Amino acid sequence: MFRRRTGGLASGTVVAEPVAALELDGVSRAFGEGVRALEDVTLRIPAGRFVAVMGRSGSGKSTLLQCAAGLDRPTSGTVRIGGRDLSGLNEATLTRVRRDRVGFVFQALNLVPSLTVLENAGLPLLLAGQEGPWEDEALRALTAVGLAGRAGDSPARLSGGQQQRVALARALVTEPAVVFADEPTGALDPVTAAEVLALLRAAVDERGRTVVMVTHDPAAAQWADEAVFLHEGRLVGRVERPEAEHVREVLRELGGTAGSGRWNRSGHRNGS
Ligand SMILES: Nc1ncnc2c1ncn2[C@@H]1O[C@H](COP(=O)(O)OP(=O)(O)OP(=O)(O)O)[C@@H](O)[C@H]1O
Repeated sequence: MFRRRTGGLASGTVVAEPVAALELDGVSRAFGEGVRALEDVTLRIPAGRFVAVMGRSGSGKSTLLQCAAGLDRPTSGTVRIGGRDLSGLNEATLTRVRRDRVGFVFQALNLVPSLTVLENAGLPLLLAGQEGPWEDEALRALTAVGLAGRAGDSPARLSGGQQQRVALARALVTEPAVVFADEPTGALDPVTAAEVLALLRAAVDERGRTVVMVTHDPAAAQWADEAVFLHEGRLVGRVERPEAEHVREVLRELGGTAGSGRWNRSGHRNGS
């Protein structure tokens, strides 16, 4: 899908620019009078990209994810998913957009214990009242995460990492444009975390999905194409092909230099 954009070139020239998977334009979110959780965040994520959202505790990461995913409404600014502006949508339409275009993975697994692994993976299809063989699609999603053999089990019989893989299958079963993941590896040991991150990476590389993942963990950020950094609700830096040590350094600097603006938008130090 392409949107026509004018400007920059000779007047009247029209440039076809791919519509971003996710676009935030001047997004702010305040809670009550005093708390400005997000402040004028502008971010454009092309399709087929894996982005890690990082920052110190309280910097606004979860609020960003909630606003970007249409789970919360910004106080001002616009959010577009696949070019669709969420701001004017009523709750019913917003719910449909979320169902059709977005997948979610959270640290808390939110699997339904009374359903089988297969039913959990297929839950978005069941809830959407999909006609036809939802089981086939759920099984395909489970196969992609290596758990087809456990389809008939109760989630309680799976390990934490396996349960997170079911949650990932559930997030991918509708083939969403964007997968939002909030600390998806926060409760996992490093080896199991790497398995889940590899699956997210494969969803991007092999299926063309877009992944936006909040994480505290520099090792997890390494799996992303880009890390973006929040500080006190503002987007203060972006790093391409983030390496864990570099990410640690940026986080250390953000901890000590509140709002110093030393990181420009491409993740390089200002002046360097
Ligand atoms: N529902 C809410 N009501 C009031 N304040 C809120 C609410 N949600 C978030 N905040 C505040 O907004 C700010 C950003 O919170 P947010 O949860 O987005 O940060 P975070 O970077 O995800 O933190 P953490 O890494 O600790 O999860 C914090 O000051 C938080 O207290």
